Amino acid sequence: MSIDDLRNEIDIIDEKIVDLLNERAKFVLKIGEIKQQNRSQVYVPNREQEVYLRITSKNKGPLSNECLKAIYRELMAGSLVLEKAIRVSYLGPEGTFSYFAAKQKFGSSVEYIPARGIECVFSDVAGNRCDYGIVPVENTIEGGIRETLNMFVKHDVKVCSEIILPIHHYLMANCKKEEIRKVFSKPQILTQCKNWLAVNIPCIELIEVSSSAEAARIVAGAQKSEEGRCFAVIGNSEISHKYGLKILFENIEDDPSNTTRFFVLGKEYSGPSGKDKTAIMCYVKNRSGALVEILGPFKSYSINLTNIESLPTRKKAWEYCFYLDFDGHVSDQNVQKALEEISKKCFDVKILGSFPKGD
Ligand SMILES: C=C(O[C@@H]1C=C(C(=O)O)C=C[C@H]1O)C(=O)O
Repeated sequence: MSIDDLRNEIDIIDEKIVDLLNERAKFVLKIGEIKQQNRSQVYVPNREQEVYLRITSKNKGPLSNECLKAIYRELMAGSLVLEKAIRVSYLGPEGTFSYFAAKQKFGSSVEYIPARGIECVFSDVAGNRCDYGIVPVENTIEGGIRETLNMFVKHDVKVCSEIILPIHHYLMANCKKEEIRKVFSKPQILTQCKNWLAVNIPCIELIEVSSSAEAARIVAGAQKSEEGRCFAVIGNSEISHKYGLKILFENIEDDPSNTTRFFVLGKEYSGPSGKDKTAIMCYVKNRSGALVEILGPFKSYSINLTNIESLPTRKKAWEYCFYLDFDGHVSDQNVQKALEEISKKCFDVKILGSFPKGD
């Protein structure tokens, strides 16, 4: 067969795919109508997880599972907006890792609203200005993002999904490495590249700004001046296209396994997917052994604890609560039993969410 013949075959298949996609979309619209009658959430993370598992288990190749998942990610995001216009708040501006985490989950069909800070993302969701919000919750190098965890004490929102994003940093500038005079980025990024900076461009002034996207905006804006031409920025590679900066060095993070977890905030818990996590906040009684008492049930019911952080309650000085997340769903029997026991040892236990485990 010639290339033209083979392309003809592809054209015929593409027509069938388009018809099938729209046939699928008609069923999505019907589901959307039922959800509207029941006033239920349009985004159903556990169902999406089920779809991913189904399509990858049916996959006979040659396309990879990753490729199929990426196609379906965009397809399901496109389906969501057929059911309802979706607004997603994220820690802005455009080009931050939160932005890419948001796009990884919701694709390119929803409306993205950049928020000025983590608290604004929480209040956008709590105040119904947005349907969902994306916030960073934990980084493999720096641990829990306290600003996010603290907000759960203050705002009434639920965690409905999690996103795992590998983090790679790039050094971008429009001058040579030897000419760099200042490096702009957000404090956490500069910390994550500390050793690389010390070895490769020692004694250069490091300037902390609110986000890597803001750093890129400053550096791009300063390009016309003699001094500004020697400014560099550290951030993700997408910034380089948007702000016309050249990538000088790739993957300069000190730890190549650098990964950040993000939460999708919403108004409802997600149903069980079979591979879930649960996040809770425990307000403990201030007495000796209080922490041991809340950890005991995890051992008794064989529940794998995945994170624990202590946070000030902000109600009384030196009074703390604990953020915990663990494997399992609130509807699992062992989780219910453990939570029952933990509740007896605490003033209050707030279930922040049960959601499909990110991969
Ligand atoms: C169609 C649905 O709504 C959304 C779209 C989905 C899809 O396109 O398969 C899956 C889950 C929901 O986020 C549904 O709930 O089944």
